Amino acid sequence: MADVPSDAPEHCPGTQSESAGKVSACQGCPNQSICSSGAARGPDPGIELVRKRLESVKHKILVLSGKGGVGKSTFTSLLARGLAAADSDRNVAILDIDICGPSIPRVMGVLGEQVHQSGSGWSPVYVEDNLSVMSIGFLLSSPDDAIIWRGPKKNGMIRQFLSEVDWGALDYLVIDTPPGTSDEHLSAAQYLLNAGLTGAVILTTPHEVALLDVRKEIDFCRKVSIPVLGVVENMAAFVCPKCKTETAIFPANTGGGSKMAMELGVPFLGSLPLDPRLARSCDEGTNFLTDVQDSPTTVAFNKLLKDVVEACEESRSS
Ligand SMILES: Nc1ncnc2c1ncn2[C@@H]1O[C@H](COP(=O)(O)OP(=O)(O)OP(=O)(O)O)[C@@H](O)[C@H]1O
Repeated sequence: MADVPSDAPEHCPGTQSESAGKVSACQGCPNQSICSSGAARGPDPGIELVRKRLESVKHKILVLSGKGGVGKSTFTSLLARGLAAADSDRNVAILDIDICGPSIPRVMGVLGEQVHQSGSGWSPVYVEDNLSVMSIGFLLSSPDDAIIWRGPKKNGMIRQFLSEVDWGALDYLVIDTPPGTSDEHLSAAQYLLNAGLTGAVILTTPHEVALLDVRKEIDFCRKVSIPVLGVVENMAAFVCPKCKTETAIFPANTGGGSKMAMELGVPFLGSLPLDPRLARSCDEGTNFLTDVQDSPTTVAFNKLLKDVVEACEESRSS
C-alpha cells in the first residue's frame, strides 16, 4: 500500500485509513500519535468539493437548537416557504441533515418521494418552482436505519449531501440540523465554514431548561466561529383564537430568549406564538403561512422574516 510507511509494523492499516493509529497493530509504532490525530491524512478532500458545489448558493443558513422538539424543523419550513413566497425570482432550498430524525419530508408535504441521481448529482424534490428539498429521509429504507450509524458514517453522509446535491443557483439554502452539538454539527461546520456559511439561527422556547441549552449552543458557535444571525423564541405564548387573550404556556421565569440574547450579545430575532393549527399543518405537510394568514404566528413570522433577510445581508457584507 502506498500509504504504509517503511518503518510501519505488520498489519498497519495505512496512514490514510480512518483507523490509522487506533488499532492494535499501531501499538508501539513511532507514527502512532501523528496517525491517530488525523494529521497524516492531510486536509479532507470533501472540504474543496463542498466549497465548489456551494459556490452557486448565496446564503447558507444553519438552523440550530440546544434541545429537541423546540421547533427547528417547523421554523426551517416556515423560513424556506416564507423566503420563496416573498419573491418568485428567489430560489430557496432546504437540506435536512437531521440524520436520526428527518422530519422535513413530512413537514414539507413530500413524504415518500424518491430522489434521483444523474451525472451532475442528486436532484432535490421540488415543492414549488423555486423551493426544493433534500433530506436523508428520502434515502433511508427505514426510519430506524441511521440511528445506529457511527460518527464517520454520519460525517460521510453529510459530506455527500453538501457536495453531491445538484441545487442549481440558489439564493438561500436553509439547513435543518439535529438538536445539540453532535458529530453532525462539527462535520457541517467544518464543511460549511469553508464554503462561506452565512450564519446560524438558534431556536429556543422560553423554558429555563431550553435556555440553558441555548447558551451551550451559542458557546459552540463561538468556539467553531459560526456567525450567530440571531435567536428565535418559539412557542412563546398562546393567543386564544376566540377571546384573543394571550397566555404564557411556558412562563419565562428568567426573562426568556430576549434577555438571554441580550446577555450573550447576540441578536434577538423575535418570538413565535404557539398555534395548534401550525402543528396540524406540519403533520399534514401544508403551507401554514398561506393557509392561516390571520394567525398571530403568521403575523409574527412575517415580521421576523424581514429581520432574518437583513441579518443575512449584513453577515455577507461584513
Ligand atoms: N409555534 C408552534 N405552535 C404549535 N406547534 C408548534 C410550534 N412550533 C412547533 N410546533 C410543533 O412542535 C412539535 C416539535 O416541532 P419540530 O418537530 O419542529 O421540533 P424540532 O426542534 O425540529 O424537533 P427535533 O428535535 O425532533 O428535530 C411539532 O409537532 C410541531 O408541529
